[in-house]
Amino acid sequence: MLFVYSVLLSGMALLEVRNVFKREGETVAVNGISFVQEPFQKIGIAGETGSGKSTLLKMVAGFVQPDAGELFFNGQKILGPFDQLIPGHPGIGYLSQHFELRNNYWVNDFLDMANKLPEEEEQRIFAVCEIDHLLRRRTHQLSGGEKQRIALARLLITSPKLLILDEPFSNLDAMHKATMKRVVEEAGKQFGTSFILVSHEPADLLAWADTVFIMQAGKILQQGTAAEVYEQPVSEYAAGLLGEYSAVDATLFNKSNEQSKLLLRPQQLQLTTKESNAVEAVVAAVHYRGAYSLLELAVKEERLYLLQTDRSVQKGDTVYVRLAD
Ligand SMILES: Nc1ncnc2c1ncn2[C@@H]1O[C@H](COP(=O)(O)OP(=O)(O)OP(=O)(O)O)[C@@H](O)[C@H]1O
Repeated sequence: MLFVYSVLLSGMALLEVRNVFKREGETVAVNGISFVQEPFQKIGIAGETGSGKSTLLKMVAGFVQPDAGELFFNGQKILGPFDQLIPGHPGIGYLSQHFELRNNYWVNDFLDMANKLPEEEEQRIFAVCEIDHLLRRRTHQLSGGEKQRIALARLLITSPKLLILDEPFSNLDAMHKATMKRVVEEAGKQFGTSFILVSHEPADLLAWADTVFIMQAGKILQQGTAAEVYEQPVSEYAAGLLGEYSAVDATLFNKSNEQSKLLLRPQQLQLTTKESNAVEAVVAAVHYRGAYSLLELAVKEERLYLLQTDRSVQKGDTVYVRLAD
């Protein structure tokens, strides 16, 4: 804990990435990325497949050698696999989307091999990861979600200050996903861990991250708080990664905008009565989403999406829509 305070007092970033590049085959996988992560900051990364997320994270974890640029962890240079015999950094845990547990081990033994902590601390990690009941199983006798929590526990017992989770929730059903999210949340609170997390699921990032990065073609296209990036996307690509949106001609709502297109989230539109500023639309589809429905409205060639909890609106209805207050 003393160490954490001294880092805070010195104002030193936890992680500093300075203009890193990496070519993979014919592709420039990472094309000049810089950012700083402060202690305890939670960074969430979204980006289309092939945008360079995993390559960036592997460089941060010390598993991929950058072609150019430098990375620093607590002010010290992160060594790549060409610089040292055993790749990786002791302060950084990396849970790959393709992690594998060694087959046929007792879970207990598998975890003990990595453990450097007193018994009590180890038990606390098992409790946080909700794996107490799995310790006397073998590693091949586990579901995908259970394996993931054991892989996470194995990382946590090495006491990393930064945990990198590359799509930790993919391939998990809703229940296992909720458990894994709880575990990540608790690990952050109890062990003061900082995180970088990649997800293709907007809700996983928006509810959790302090800062969201949108990656495109090896670069960070946009970064900001979840609300900034969600509500003010810089392009249709950025908008599409974080959820539904309407891209409509600015003139439709009499907006004199420099951009010809307005990018609007479903919450930024609302139904109204026939009034001077309202736009007439026809309900093209009602997409049932459980707690609410997503209305798809047609206005000439444009499509508008908005949320409704009221079930009375039907496909084919004529409605009036305006920008929400
Ligand atoms: N070992 C490799 N050899 C050749 N090309 C690679 C290699 N690793 C990555 N690439 C290429 O580099 C680019 C970035 O890949 P990367 O895995 O970093 O993307 P990503 O954003 O993590 O994608 P995904 O969401 O699918 O995991 C892609 O075009 C990929 O095909």
